[in-house]
Amino acid sequence: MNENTTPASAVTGEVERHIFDAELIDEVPEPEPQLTRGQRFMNWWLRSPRVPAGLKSRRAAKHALVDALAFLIRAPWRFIRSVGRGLVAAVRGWRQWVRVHDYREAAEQSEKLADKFVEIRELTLFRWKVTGAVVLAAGAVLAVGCAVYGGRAMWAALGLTAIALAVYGRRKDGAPGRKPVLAGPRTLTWTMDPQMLVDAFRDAKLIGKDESLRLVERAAHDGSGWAVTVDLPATRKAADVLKRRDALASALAVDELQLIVERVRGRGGHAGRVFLWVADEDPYSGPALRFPLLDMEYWDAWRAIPFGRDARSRRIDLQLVWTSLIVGSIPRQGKTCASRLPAAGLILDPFTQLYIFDGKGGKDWQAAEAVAHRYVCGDEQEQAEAVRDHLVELVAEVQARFSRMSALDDEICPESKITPAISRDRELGMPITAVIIDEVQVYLENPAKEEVGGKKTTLGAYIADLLTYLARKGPAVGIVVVLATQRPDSTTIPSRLRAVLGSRFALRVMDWRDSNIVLGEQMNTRGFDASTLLPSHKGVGILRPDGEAESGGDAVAVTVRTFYMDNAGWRSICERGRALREAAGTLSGHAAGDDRPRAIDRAAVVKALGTGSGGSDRALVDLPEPLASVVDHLGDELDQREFVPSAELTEALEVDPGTFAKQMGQLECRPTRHRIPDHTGDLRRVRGYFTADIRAAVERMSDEISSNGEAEADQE
Ligand SMILES: Nc1ncnc2c1ncn2[C@@H]1O[C@H](COP(=O)(O)OP(=O)(O)OP(=O)(O)O)[C@@H](O)[C@H]1O
Repeated sequence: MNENTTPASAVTGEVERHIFDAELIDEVPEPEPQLTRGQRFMNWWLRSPRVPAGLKSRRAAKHALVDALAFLIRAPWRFIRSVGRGLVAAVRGWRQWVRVHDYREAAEQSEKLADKFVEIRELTLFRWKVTGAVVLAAGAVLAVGCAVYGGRAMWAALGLTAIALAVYGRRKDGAPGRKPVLAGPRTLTWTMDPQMLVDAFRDAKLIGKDESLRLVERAAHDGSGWAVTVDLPATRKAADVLKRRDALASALAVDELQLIVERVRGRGGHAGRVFLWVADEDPYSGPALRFPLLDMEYWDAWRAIPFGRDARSRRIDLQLVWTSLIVGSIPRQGKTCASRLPAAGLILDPFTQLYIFDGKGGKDWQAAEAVAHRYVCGDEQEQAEAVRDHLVELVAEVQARFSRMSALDDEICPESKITPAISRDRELGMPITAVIIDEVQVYLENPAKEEVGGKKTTLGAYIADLLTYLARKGPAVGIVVVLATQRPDSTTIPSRLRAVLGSRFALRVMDWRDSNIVLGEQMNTRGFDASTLLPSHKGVGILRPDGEAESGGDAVAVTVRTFYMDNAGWRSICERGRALREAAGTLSGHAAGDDRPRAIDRAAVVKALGTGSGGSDRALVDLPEPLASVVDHLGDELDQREFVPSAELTEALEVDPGTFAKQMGQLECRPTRHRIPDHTGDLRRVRGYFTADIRAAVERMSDEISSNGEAEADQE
């Protein structure tokens, strides 16, 4: 009853104490029929817990017989194992006793070991003597027995000892058995004894000495590993366990790749609940995983593409539309194989257009020539220029798509974003278009001088700007950017480009810095470091799906073993893709033998890069003051002039010269004296700033801001 309402009875002064939920039943139950004595006996026989289950029915008897036979067959082996365990436990017990272990530990804990040393020594000596006496006495008894009864006495003694040891070493139901801590490797004993798990958490410093865990679910074998869910003590956070996964793996004596730690969130979970799963053996070994799309005739590019399996063998799919992907690793770790997986998904959709550029120049991507709208293979200057031209064409295409989309009515285009229907409508001409570049560093590092819109730059930097624009603006109009690189360092992949690549996949890299460059700032401190992957684990990497794509689940990132597709499989997918395009009439560009460049407005492209997003970091990020005003005031002159007098800046910005110099100093931009010509042409020494210093400060701030942005995004 709602507490806020006042019942009528309360008004009249009566008190209703209880309200019962009840159901009105019309039918009166029939009386139970009378049972005969025999039936009552059978009833009792079948229900009594005292009668063994095997005597209750023929089926149960059969089961009991099979169980008994199995027990008999296994009995000798179990007996031997129990004797072994008993022997180990007995030796361990004796050793602890003879070394006065408990007394010694107590003294150690109260830091009085030195005081008690003599006492402990005496006790140890005494216990050794007792041991010696017992051994001698037992030997004497045995000798007498042997003299009187012959060899039988020896066998009887051995048998009795074995039985005693077996009883001592037996494994009781629900009990942990004997802990194998005498010596030898630490093992997964926690699966039998939760106390071991608690100790491991303490050893890994995830809980305090006096704290304990609460088992939400007991350890159970799940798939090819053990799973357990625990609650941490009230003040501890599950997120910290994720961060210190390797410490916990060490405490549990397993390889960190074998240990999966996940938070339990949402319903049934909270910030202190952790799910642990420990694989029985290396989960990333074994035969390569067959790529499911090898058996598909067709695939819808809008669907998440099968990418691989995690340690628990769960399939991990990758959503590509709306996002972009960067794959990074050292050579020969499976980068090309990994990038061909999303490519295959896109190839099997005939309404998808592909721009495929292979900086390596091998035959890895050759088969895709048959379906690609634009295809470039190689690292020569000519090819780098072709990549640039195709990207310029695509940037122009993005602009054209935006303007065409703004003319569409709300019914067709409700959110000024591409929809599956728009992407398949050939009249609208906006298919999902993927730019896939393998060994992208080849093009990004191209040093050839280039003049873009009057500014001097390099071909590599221009390609980076074009890609940044495409990855930033393109997703809304159906552009997907997939980049693979074997040089995931900060100089090769500029931060402005990295910041806009949504999904990241890092196979093995050289060190944690490279791993963070691919996966995002501080990912190593959150337990994701691709430099710790094993060299033998080809195709295994850490996938950090785009936060906005719905494939990430709760975890920020997941270690995935990618599906494997050999060259023959890849070729057959490309052939199928071509056949599908021919049937749908969508074969175009290079694949259709048409490599003519489209007519484009290059000036508009340059303008888009400058104002939109690509041109420079300055346009990308909100710089702090007064740097932002300085950049704004100088505009293009920031690149053209060498030196700017302080007076000019303080006058234009209408700021106090002292404060201005201090604020610029805080941004590591200090004024210097420099000779510049005055209006009469004479050289004059003035205080001011070199534009190179201002540009460097801008670069630094942009890097800082984009990495902070990434870190913040990570925390969300
Ligand atoms: N998912 C996978 N499962 C099993 N083996 C794989 C997997 N992916 C790649 N490999 C193996 O790893 C080898 C290297 O793969 P790949 O050529 O893709 O590496 P790469 O990083 O692109 O090399 P490079 O830097 O030379 O281009 C392949 O020959 C393949 O046998």
